[in-house]
Amino acid sequence: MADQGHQEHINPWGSKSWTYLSSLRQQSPLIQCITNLVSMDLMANTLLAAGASPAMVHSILEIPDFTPHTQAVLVNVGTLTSDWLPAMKAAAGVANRLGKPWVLDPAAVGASGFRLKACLELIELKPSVIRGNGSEIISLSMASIGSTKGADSLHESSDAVDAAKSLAKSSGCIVAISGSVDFVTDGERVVGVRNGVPMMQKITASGCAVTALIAAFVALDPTNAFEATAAAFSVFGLAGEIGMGMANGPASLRMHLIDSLHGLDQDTVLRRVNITNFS
Ligand SMILES: Nc1ncnc2c1ncn2[C@@H]1O[C@H](COP(=O)(O)OP(=O)(O)O)[C@@H](O)[C@H]1O
Ligand SMILES: Cc1ncsc1CCOP(=O)(O)O
Ligand SMILES: [Mg+2]
Repeated sequence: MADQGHQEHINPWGSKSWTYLSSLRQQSPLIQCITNLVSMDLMANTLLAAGASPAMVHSILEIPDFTPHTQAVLVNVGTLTSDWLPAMKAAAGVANRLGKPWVLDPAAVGASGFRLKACLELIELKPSVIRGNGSEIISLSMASIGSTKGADSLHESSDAVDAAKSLAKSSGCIVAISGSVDFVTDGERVVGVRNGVPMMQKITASGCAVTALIAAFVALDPTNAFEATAAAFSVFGLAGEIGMGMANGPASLRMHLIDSLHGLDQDTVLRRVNITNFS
């Protein structure tokens, strides 16, 4: 324990991140995911490996019965159609009414006016956290489409920090940008998370999966979404770093990332979580 106290002194974020991960394993919150068709498998496996319980329930007919049983809701617009949007809004509405957190992933928001309008309407329903890549956060902040490469980013995450701060201030949400450095802001504070490996970009839906992990961490600590989000980025990135040591390419990284997330231990988290203030 003395050693742990020493580690806390060196790296308070390591200790926080371990608290989130170990609580997730103990509490196993139920996370409802209304997500794109590409991401369902990786997202569900990420949540299970980390210790949460995923459920891909997206019919509007099931939301009144099911959403009240969940601890958080994840909404991802990656393959949005007009019939899914009312279900997303209904689930966000139930979550709000019952005081549960919900998290928005504006995947490929710059792809069309339909998707942008949908995301802006969803933000009106007050997600706790919005997590996108650099291009997605810039599109949302400027409420503009066109500068897009679909689900991938045209921007470095650092290019989007000012946009993220502005979006956080205007929406009241925590805004999170993924990339080579992940950033988290409440509009005033900004932290940078330097865990992860570049090949994670070559696994489709790795961004979607980390947003679901954010929802799971926020479920444990809804009043502290800023810290929960930074910790989730770090834990996911750390699983990628460890997985990369065994991987030969994106497909085996996908497998080893999930295995590494499942096996992450306290000592590794305390030593390797890399979160710092950013100004
Ligand atoms: N260059 C990089 N170095 C380290 N980690 C990265 C890098 N690019 C992306 N990641 C990580 O990969 C995951 C997905 O991020 P990203 O590719 O930005 O999302 P999206 O798929 O939504 O575009 C995040 O956990 C992020 O931290
Ligand atoms: C390829 C693709 N097309 C629509 S959603 C999607 C998945 C994108 O996932 P991520 O943004 O997490 O890589
Ligand atoms: Mg991606």
